[in-house]
Amino acid sequence: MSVLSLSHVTVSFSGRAVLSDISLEIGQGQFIGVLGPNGGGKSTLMRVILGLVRPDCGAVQVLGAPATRGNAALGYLPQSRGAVASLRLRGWDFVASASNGQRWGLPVLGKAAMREVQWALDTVGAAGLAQRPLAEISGGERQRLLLAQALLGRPRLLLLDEPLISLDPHYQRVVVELIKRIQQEFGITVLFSAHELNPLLNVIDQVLYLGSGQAVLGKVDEVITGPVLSRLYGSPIDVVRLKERIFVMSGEVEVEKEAHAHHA
Ligand SMILES: Nc1ncnc2c1ncn2[C@@H]1O[C@H](COP(=O)(O)OP(=O)(O)OP(=O)(O)O)[C@@H](O)[C@H]1O
Repeated sequence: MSVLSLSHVTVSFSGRAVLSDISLEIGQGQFIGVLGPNGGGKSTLMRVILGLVRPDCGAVQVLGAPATRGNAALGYLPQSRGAVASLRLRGWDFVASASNGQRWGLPVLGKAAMREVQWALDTVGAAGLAQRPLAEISGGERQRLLLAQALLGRPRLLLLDEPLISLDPHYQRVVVELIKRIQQEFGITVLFSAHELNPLLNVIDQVLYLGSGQAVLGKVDEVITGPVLSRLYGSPIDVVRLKERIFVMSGEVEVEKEAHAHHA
C-alpha cells in the first residue's frame, strides 16, 4: 500500500498555481528528500498532506484515507518555529506541550502521555535536555526537541519542513543521521525538505523536486539532471558532480546555495 498518493492535484493562491496537476505515489518506509527553489511549493505540499490546504482539484490519500486535519498517523515539524515558545519552558514541558495535538499549550498529562513524552525524548537522544530551559539550549538541541514533538503518537509518516535551516554543517549531519536512524528503526516514511541536496545524499531513497508548479519523483540520478532541473527552474541548469557531491548551477551561480542564503 502506498503511504501517500496524489492524483492530479492542483493548488493555487490568488489564481497562481503553486502545484499544477501533480500525481505521485510514495511507498512505506521511504526517505524522500523534498527539494526545489524558494516558493517551489515544498511547504504547501506538506500542508496539503496535513489537510491544512485544500487543493483546487485532485485527490490526496494519506495511508489509504483522504487527507484530513489532525491525522494522528502524521508527525510534522513545521518550518516557521521561531519565537513561539517561552524561553523559560523546560525541554520536557516543550515536548509535552505538543501532546494531544495541542502545540504550545501546557496540558495536564496522564501517565501514558508522560511515558510517551519520555519515549520521544529518549528516541531523539534529548533526555538530558528535559530539565533545561529553552533559553539555555542551542539551535541544534532545540531541533531535537522539535523532532521529539513530531514523534509523539508514533507517526507512520513524518513531514519535516526544512529541519536543517540555520544549523551548521556538523549539526546538519547529526540531525540527518538521527532522523535516518529513527526512520529505519520504526519503518517510518519521511518527507524531508531542504534547500541543499548534499547533506541528504547518503540517506535518501528518492528525491522529490518541485518547481514551476511541477514535481519530479525518482532516484537522484534520474531527477538531478540538467534537462529535468532546467524544466523545473524554468531556465538552463547544469548539474556538476564533484567528489560525491552534486552542484546545481545556473551559469556561475550555485542555485541551491543561493536559495539557502536567501532563506537564512
Ligand atoms: N496561504 C498562502 N496564501 C497565499 N500564497 C501562499 C500561501 N502559502 C504559500 N503561498 C505561496 O505559494 C508559493 C509556494 O510557497 P511554499 O512556502 O510552499 O514554497 P517553498 O518551496 O516551501 O518555499 P521556501 O523554499 O522559500 O520555503 C509561494 O509563492 C508562496 O508565497
